[in-house]
Amino acid sequence: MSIILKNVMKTYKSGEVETHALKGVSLEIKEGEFIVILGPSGSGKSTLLNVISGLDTPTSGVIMYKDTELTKLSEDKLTEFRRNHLGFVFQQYNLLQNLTALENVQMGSDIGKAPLDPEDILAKVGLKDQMHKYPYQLSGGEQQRVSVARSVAKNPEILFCDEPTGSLDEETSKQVLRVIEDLNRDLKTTMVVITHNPGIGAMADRVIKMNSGKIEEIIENKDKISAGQIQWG
Ligand SMILES: Nc1ncnc2c1ncn2[C@@H]1O[C@H](COP(=O)(O)OP(=O)(O)OP(=O)(O)O)[C@@H](O)[C@H]1O
Repeated sequence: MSIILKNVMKTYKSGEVETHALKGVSLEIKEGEFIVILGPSGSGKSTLLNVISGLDTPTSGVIMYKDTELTKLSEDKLTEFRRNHLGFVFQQYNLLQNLTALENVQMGSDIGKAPLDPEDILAKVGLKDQMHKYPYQLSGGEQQRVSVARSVAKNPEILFCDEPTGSLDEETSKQVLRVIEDLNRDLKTTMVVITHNPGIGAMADRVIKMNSGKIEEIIENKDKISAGQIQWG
């Protein structure tokens, strides 16, 4: 499912203070694309991800998913749209601590219309032998891979990842990124990944560089590299 943004603006108001977090963003994301959003702290990356994915509403502008105008949906319809089509991964893994890895992933597949098999997807993220462990028995990188597996289990068309490796070291980050890369290639899931690590940009089909609430530059990678080849930092 392609996504089109037309002149999207977001202004936060807190008391007398207005923050123009997005100042007119226009962008098209193609089906199956791997997009990385890069930019310094405060440049509007999370705001952009939140409005694209319907977690928040823009102040003005239009967001279209194929034939659906997201910006016209009611709160209930928006929730339903997110549930049926979109997946999310955040810096915090947000796993349920009293459920095993497998049970956490089953929670994801339970809400999907055409879900993937939880055991298959755990095997795909390299955790087949650890699926009966509880989150506290897993490393940070393993927990994040469970979290990715949970989000992917419902078979979303688009997976939004906000700093998915923000809490991880280089090696475990690359394991998580490899999973995202494999899923993009094998399942054709569209990936939108926020990071402040420029090295990760080399994995993407296109890098959207944000600065001060605007797209500063879009870089197309003719030869994208795999997660293992990233120059970290
Ligand atoms: N709920 C909010 N209320 C008021 N201002 C906000 C809110 N959320 C974000 N902002 C402001 O909007 C601007 C963009 O924030 P945003 O979180 O999108 O940036 P970011 O690029 O994701 O930053 P970081 O890399 O630090 O997470 C910042 O100036 C921030 O202070």
